[in-house]
Amino acid sequence: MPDLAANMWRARSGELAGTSMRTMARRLPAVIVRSARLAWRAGRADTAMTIGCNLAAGVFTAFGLLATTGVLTALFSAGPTPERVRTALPSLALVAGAAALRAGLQAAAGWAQSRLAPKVERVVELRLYEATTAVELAALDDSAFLDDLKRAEGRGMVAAPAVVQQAVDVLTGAVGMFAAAGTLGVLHPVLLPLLLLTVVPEGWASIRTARMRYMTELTLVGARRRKWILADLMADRRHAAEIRSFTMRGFLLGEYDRVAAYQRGVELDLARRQVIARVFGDAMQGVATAAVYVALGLMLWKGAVPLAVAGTAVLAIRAGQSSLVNLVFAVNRCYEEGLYFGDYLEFCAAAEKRVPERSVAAGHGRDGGPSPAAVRPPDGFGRIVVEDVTFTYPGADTPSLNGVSLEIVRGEVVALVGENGSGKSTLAKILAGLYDPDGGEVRWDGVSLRTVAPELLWERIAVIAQEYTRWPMTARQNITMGREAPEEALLAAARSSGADEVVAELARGYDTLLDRRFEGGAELSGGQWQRLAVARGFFRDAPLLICDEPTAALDARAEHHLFERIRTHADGRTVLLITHRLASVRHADRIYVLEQGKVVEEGDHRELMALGGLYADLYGLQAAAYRTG
Ligand SMILES: Nc1ncnc2c1ncn2[C@@H]1O[C@H](COP(=O)(O)OP(=O)(O)OP(=O)(O)O)[C@@H](O)[C@H]1O
Repeated sequence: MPDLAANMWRARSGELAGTSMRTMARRLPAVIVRSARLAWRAGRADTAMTIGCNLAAGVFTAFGLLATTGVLTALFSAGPTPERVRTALPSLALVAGAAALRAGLQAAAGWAQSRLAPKVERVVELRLYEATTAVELAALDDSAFLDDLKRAEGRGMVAAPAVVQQAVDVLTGAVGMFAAAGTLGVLHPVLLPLLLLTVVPEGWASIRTARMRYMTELTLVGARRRKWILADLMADRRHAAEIRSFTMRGFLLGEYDRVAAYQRGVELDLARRQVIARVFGDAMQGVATAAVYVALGLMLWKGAVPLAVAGTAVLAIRAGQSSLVNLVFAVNRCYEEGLYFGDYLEFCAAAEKRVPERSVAAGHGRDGGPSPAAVRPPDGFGRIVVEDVTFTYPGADTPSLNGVSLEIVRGEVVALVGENGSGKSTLAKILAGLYDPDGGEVRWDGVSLRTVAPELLWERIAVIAQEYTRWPMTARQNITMGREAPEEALLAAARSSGADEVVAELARGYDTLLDRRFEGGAELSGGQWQRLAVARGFFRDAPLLICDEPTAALDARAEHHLFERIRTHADGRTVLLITHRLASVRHADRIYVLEQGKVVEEGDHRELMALGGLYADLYGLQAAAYRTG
């Protein structure tokens, strides 16, 4: 089976496979403390109630068991039966009362625990998504960071409520076990080790089968991932047309079946080995239990314990046994989930470190504002200066920008042109405050962008990105992006971009959902989507508008109209335009030509044509293509 090199959980699975009881015991307290802290933050009252009720239920279990001795003593004493029953009644009432109270407390604990679980989920999800939406953009270009994110978001986040649940189960098991053990200790000191004896085989079997499962998970990681990918390919509408036109159905189904068969084989083998371990464990437990009853019988025979005490001991051993088995199981699971939860916690801590100090999201400022150390960017600007900027993407060998300097003056249309991969989009992202340059800086009227809170800068910039998102929301939301503004502003932006024509054809106008996966959702063409993306940029009404290939999908008329709109939009505002349609940059106030991350030419159209360099070459090629037509 080819491995898809997706050993996301290999580190953890390896650790689990090699875990001994001692390691588990050593690390478990830390896991429990972490989960208790999480539960406490999620819901104090529910956490306190879960723990309190469980402890109290344990006390009543012990109390009920001890009261049973009273019942049995009365019943086994000499005298007429009605008399014995009457003597047993007060103890019987105590047993019944303790059982009722215990059941009530356990129900209350269960209720508190069910209320706690969604709260824990909410706290955990919010923390992760607060971090992922605030980290510097470069973090999301870092493959190690992305791997950690996937692990934390997938297995790690699921583990959080599970670890809390298991920690409570550990507590419940421990309380039940102590109640039974305490009772046995009171009844006779030899009974306590006997209880432990019966539980060893069961504990062994449950740890052994759990470990087998981890090992199987390890071997199945690649196959599972392959199956997910195939399932996504076969069930997602984005791929549906191509599956049909390239008649890929048989191939994909065959691949899926092959992986599924492999997985089934591995899982059946696991089930077989688990059953063997379990049967062996159960048999050993049977032997141990028989030994305990023989020992109890001997003690009874020798007069070491009275009959009533032996009867209670049998009940206590049974109760203790089930608590201990639950305890061992919960410890095992708590430890396992704790490891995955550890992944989540480590990721969140690492991600929070990658939230820029000066950003509002870092939460250092008062009243939800930016950190006191951050500078406010100027509301408008007279001049943006890019000075000797160098930038290399995380993990890349060569810089995407290498000593770029340029200037953008308020009210101008400035164009960036250059061949694919020359660094235009990267420069636009640095100008938009999305990446910090590795060297050099960008200044707005002398204020370095390295010192400003990015959120305040983003408020002053509108970006029409090359790869914009087709938000699965309504047409209105696709333009306003969650901002409140008068309807007139929305309509004006839509008119400028030509999005109004798109919306006019939608069944529910601006309130039409733009996602076919939902009922009533509409499907737009590539160019129609692009008009919405452009409207988004206009709607923001910022002093700087950055347009990265805004017309790639537009028809000739829409393109012409848009470039005219961009020129008029510039009135008082500033536009940075990136495009391969060189006819459209003829009217730009200034054009910068990039090649391999460097500015190689600058000037207006006439100057660059006169220079006879790269720009003149590219322009000549495009113009010739039209002329020969
Ligand atoms: N997220 C990224 N991680 C690593 N390298 C990247 C990333 N984005 C771009 N690059 C690299 O940086 C270089 C410049 O890319 P950029 O997108 O800025 O070029 P461009 O001039 O806008 O190209 P195009 O005309 O094709 O849009 C390219 O070599 C590209 O491979």
